[in-house]
Amino acid sequence: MTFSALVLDIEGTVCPISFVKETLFPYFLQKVDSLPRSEDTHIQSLLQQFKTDDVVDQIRSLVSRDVKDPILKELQGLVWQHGYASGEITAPVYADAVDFIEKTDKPVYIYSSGSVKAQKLLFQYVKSQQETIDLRPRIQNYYDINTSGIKTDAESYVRIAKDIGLPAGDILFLSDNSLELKAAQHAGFQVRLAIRPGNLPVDDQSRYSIITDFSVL
Ligand SMILES: CSCCC(=O)C(=O)COP(=O)(O)O
Ligand SMILES: [Mg+2]
Repeated sequence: MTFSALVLDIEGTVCPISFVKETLFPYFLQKVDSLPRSEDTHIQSLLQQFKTDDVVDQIRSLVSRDVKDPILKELQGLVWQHGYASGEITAPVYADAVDFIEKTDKPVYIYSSGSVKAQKLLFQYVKSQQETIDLRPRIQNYYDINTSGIKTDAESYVRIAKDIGLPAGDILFLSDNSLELKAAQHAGFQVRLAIRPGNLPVDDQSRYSIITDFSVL
């Protein structure tokens, strides 16, 4: 398999699902009650976009159902910023993914439902044995559901290939979600299914070439 660029999913592909569900989401939920009192104008303008009086309840409900809502995702990035900056949160990117991102000569792009801000934070504060590692200089660009559309829509991948400036067939997309792979494949991308510890079983996994470790790339 030859490719000229990679697009990587985050949750379940470069870091464990448990990091998102057991660290990031609970951190956000701890702060939700205080958001209506925030003096941050960006937070206030996002809260207004929910168009409800029960904004805290609505946000809690979206988080509990893991709804990939673009306003929620923007808000989460703003809240997680404080957790990363204070050292409460560091991102457990898989060692093989860190190694690959640090060493590859192919351009690496990220496409996640998490906001671009949240993505940049995650790659800025990668857990390591000593301090944290900042992988941002190794990442060419970031795409999210606001910039590019939802991840299960083939059109989103067409937009991303256009932005990257390569034919879709020259780009390899890695994800743990077969619906995302199906959409990317439909747009002409090469795809591989990431199977990582803690990921849920994938029904149609036999349709895809599997990757369990980035060292094979
Ligand atoms: C950018 S880290 C936050 C992860 C997140 O909120 C999320 O919804 C993960 O979705 P993904 O598309 O990376 O599986
Ligand atoms: Mg994923």
